[in-house]
Amino acid sequence: MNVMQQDLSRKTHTLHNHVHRREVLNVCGLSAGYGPMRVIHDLDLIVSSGERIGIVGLNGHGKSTLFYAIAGLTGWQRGSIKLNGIEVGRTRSQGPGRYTHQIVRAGLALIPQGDEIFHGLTVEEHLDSGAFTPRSWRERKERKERILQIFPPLKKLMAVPVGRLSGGERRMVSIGRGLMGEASLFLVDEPSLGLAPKIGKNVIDALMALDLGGSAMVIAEQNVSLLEGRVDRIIGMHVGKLKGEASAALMLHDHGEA
Ligand SMILES: Nc1ncnc2c1ncn2[C@@H]1O[C@H](COP(=O)(O)OP(=O)(O)OP(=O)(O)O)[C@@H](O)[C@H]1O
Repeated sequence: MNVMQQDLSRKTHTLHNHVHRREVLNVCGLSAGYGPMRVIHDLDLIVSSGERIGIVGLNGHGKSTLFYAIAGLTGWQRGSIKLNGIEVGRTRSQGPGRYTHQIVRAGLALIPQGDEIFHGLTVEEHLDSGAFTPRSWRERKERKERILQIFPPLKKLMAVPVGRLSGGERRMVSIGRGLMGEASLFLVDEPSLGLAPKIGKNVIDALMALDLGGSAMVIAEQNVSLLEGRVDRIIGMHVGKLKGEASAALMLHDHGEA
């Protein structure tokens, strides 16, 4: 193959991939907040299948609120949010959480900040609780094996109540549970937060190693250096707006903090 043929073949390959990429999330003109406060301002975001995207921004600039808005959990919202082509946004006035079950059925898995876990349940019970659709329940054994492949430290802890685990192990359980279902969009909120740097990095490494298949993942992080060069795109978030690729200033700031 000569250079021109190679180039053409590469282009065709890229085009081929492009054609088969499905739009998992399409957010258009989204504003959202709580009571009189508007946190998200007229925001647009498209995420395609197979993509891993980082959203970086400092504390309080609206990363979690964006995730909550997609999950239908903010006080109010306006604008369009399409999940796998299904409109799950629009104006909502009947209270946060009212449509969240439908959004989850449309393919969303929200892995919230901190560890949403039940201290008395074992690791295995937590993972099983993530397999809440009939299909994922049938396949729960294989699904658990997949989680244990990305989080090997959990293997010997399956029968241990999570209240006895370390912070890093709990984070693995919390993320693992989110990955047990059949979601096509995973929103992972600050997976490294509160963990020792090495443990935080291990958790991020596991998320990077995960085979997404046709699904997509958006990871919110304050520490841009954990995601740099490892995700398909990094988008900066500043006072409720997305700023294209993360700005150099933001990166420098985060590097300085790390
Ligand atoms: N449930 C809520 N009710 C009222 N205000 C809220 C609520 N949750 C967040 N806020 C406010 O919305 C703004 C954005 O917070 P948000 O948590 O979305 O930011 P963030 O970028 O995710 O930062 P963090 O890393 O702290 O989560 C903040 O001013 C915060 O005080």
